[in-house]
Amino acid sequence: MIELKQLTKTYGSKQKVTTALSGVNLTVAKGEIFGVIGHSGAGKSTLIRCINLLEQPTEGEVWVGGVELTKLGKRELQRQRSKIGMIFQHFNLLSSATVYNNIAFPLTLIGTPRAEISRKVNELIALVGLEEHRNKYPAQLSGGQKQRVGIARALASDPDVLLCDEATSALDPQTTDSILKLLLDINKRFNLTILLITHEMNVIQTICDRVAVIHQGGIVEQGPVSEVFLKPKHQVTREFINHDAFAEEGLKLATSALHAKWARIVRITFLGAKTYESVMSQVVKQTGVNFAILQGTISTIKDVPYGQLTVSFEGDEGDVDRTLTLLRERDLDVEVIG
Ligand SMILES: Nc1ncnc2c1ncn2[C@@H]1O[C@H](COP(=O)(O)OP(=O)(O)OP(=O)(O)O)[C@@H](O)[C@H]1O
Repeated sequence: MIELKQLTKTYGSKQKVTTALSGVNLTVAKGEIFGVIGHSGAGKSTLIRCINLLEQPTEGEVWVGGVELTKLGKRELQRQRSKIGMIFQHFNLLSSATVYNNIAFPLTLIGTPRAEISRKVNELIALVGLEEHRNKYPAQLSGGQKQRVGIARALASDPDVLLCDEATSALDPQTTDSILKLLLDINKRFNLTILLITHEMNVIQTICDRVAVIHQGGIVEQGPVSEVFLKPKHQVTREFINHDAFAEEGLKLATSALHAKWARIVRITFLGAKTYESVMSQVVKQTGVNFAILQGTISTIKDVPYGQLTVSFEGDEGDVDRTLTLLRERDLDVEVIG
C-alpha cells in the first residue's frame, strides 16, 4: 500500500546540508498498522511528511496505492492526497469552528452537497463518540476529544491510508489508550492502512503489526513487533526496550546473590499460548535441576501474549544442559547469557 524506495531528504544550502533521511526503503501492506520509532531528530517527522509530499523528497520514490506520487503534477497529486488522511500531535483544528464544522471542513472544500456532508459528519461524530460535543469549539474540549475530532476529520474523505504524526504524544496514558483503541477499531472496521511515528514504545507494542526503528535518518531494524522487540539487534532498539538501567542493575544484584557455586543464567522467551503453559515446571521435574527467577515480564504485543524470564539453573552441568535442550524442544527461545 505504501512503498518508499531509496528515500532521501536533505535540508539547507550547499554551505550547510542536513541529511534528515538517507536511502530509506519501507513497505507497508494494505490493512497493516506499521510503526516507525526513533529518538528526537532521527527523521520521523520528515519521513511521514514525505509520504504525502508535504515535504518534497530530495531523491527516491514514494508509492501509495500503486501510484508513484513523486512523479505526479500538482492537480493529480491533490487528487491522490485526498486518499491519505493525517492526524497530528497538536491536533491542528480550526479554533473558530465547532466540532461539526471541523469535521465537515475537508468535505466543504471539495464542494460536497450539504445533505451528504451532514450524513457523513453525523456518522463520523458517532464513530468517534463525540455526540454530546458536536457544537463545542476546540478550546472547550480535552486533548483526547480534540484528537477524536482530528481522527474524524481525517476519515471524512474516506482515505485508504491514515498517517499519524505522534498522535498520542500530547496525551496522558489513559487517554492515549483510548485513542489507540479507536485507531485499532477503525483499522479493523475499514481495513485502513495506518502508518504512525512515535517515540513511545508502548504505542508500538499496543497496536502495531510491524515496526521500523529509525536512527540518524536510516532504518536500522524492521520486522514484526514481536521479533524486533523480543530479539532486538541494534543498540537503539535495545535502548527503547531495555529501558531502564534498573533492569540491568537488578540482574547484576540478583546474580551476585546466587548461592550456588555453579549456575547457568538463561533468558527464556515464551510467545503466544505457550506463555501460560507449565512448560518450565514440567521440564525441571523431568531433569531434577533447581531454578531461581532473577527477572521476569509477562505482557502482550498487540493481542499476542509473551513472557520473558531470566532464570538461573543450578544442579549437575549435564542435567542443566538437558534442561535447556528440552525447553528448546518445546519451542521456547532459550539464550544463555551467563
Ligand atoms: N526544515 C528543516 N530545515 C533544516 N533541518 C531540518 C528541517 N526539518 C528537520 N530538520 C533536521 O532533520 C533532522 C530530522 O528531523 P525530524 O524533525 O524529521 O526528526 P524527528 O525524529 O521527527 O524528531 P522529533 O521527534 O524531535 O520531532 C534533524 O536533524 C532536524 O534538525
